[in-house]
Amino acid sequence: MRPIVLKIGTSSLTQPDSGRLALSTIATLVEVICDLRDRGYPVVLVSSGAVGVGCARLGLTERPKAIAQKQAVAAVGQGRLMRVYDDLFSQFDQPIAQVLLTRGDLAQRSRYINAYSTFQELLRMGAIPIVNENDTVAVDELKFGDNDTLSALVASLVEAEWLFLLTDVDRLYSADPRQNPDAEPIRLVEQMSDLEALELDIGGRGSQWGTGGMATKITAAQIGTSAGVRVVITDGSQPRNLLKILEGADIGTQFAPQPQATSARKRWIAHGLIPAGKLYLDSGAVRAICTGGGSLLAAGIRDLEGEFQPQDAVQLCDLEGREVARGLVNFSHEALEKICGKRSDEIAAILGHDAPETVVHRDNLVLAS
Ligand SMILES: Nc1ncnc2c1ncn2[C@@H]1O[C@H](COP(=O)(O)OP(=O)(O)O)[C@@H](O)[C@H]1O
Ligand SMILES: N[C@@H](CCC(=O)OP(=O)(O)O)C(=O)O
Repeated sequence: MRPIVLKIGTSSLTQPDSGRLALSTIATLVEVICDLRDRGYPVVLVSSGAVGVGCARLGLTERPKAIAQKQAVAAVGQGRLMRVYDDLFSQFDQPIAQVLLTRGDLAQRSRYINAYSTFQELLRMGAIPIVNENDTVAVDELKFGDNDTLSALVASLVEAEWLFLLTDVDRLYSADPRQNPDAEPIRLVEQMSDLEALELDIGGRGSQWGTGGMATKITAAQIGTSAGVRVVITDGSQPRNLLKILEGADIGTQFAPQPQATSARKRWIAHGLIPAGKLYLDSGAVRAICTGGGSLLAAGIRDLEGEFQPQDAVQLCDLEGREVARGLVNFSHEALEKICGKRSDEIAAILGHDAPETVVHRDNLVLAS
């Protein structure tokens, strides 16, 4: 069976007023995870809460803003959080494993494959990996920034069947239901592009302790569904609903997986890598790669930004700056500055040596979903 990934946010793990752990919710979640294991599902839990639990432990009443303080608080909270999980899972003789990741761990192909092998091995051993961002050492450039995105990348990495995003609202609405009582519930999203027509208001940062709010859950749904994962946003205070959803109940907001899931390597190019630059393409080049299935040639590039080397990831944008694709570039930014807008047969003479015919080959290019 393909794995199930569950992500639980700080807002569901802690009590809103005191910031203390919501122990009964966590205990029910643990029971549900053990039930899923009994049904044969490998399970990965992505758990937030290090900063929230650390704050409660240290008597802080607000999430710290200074980076060093947040990192220190996360170091206090992460250990406590794991201890609580281990105590509860031990009641079911269920081994768990702590996996702390930074973006850099997935950005390099060899480290990505290494992370893949470790997850496979943990799941084969019957352990439940409990994943969080390695907040204590993550620096800004190498951060996922929020666990919604991290959970979708993990779901893609382990080729999960389901990703459940457990939060403090029962589903996605047309607007933040806390601000707007007339907000309409959204039950099923067949295709991510359907969301544009709904003109959602997904508010700001989320609850006091949460990071990212609904916006990062939509990003997670985008990453997950493009990897063939069914993504569900649902109420974290009702973990038993997960079992009902698996049996077909209409609970939460479900995002249908894309039928043509992209290959593991292309998923890594699209979401694992950290882009080092941007190439701005004219409309002919956008058409060639988006509808013609072609590679990107120097002739279609109008401008570029950033400093990159061959095989780095770059974003391919139209002239309005909208990202249309991502790919591995065959030239450094210095070489590309000399040849952008030029025909392929002029390139060798301009650079003074043989050069690849394409700037981004179609095998190394992934369209934005
Ligand atoms: N359109 C929307 N539909 C549902 N919730 C929304 C919407 N826009 C903003 N929100 C807010 O997002 C919050 C959940 O995000 P967040 O606090 O980051 O949770 P978590 O800690 O679970 O990641 C909800 O409490 C809700 O107020
Ligand atoms: N890594 C951080 C959580 C980051 C995050 O995305 O939080 P949340 O929005 O509560 O899921 C922590 O453990 O506190």
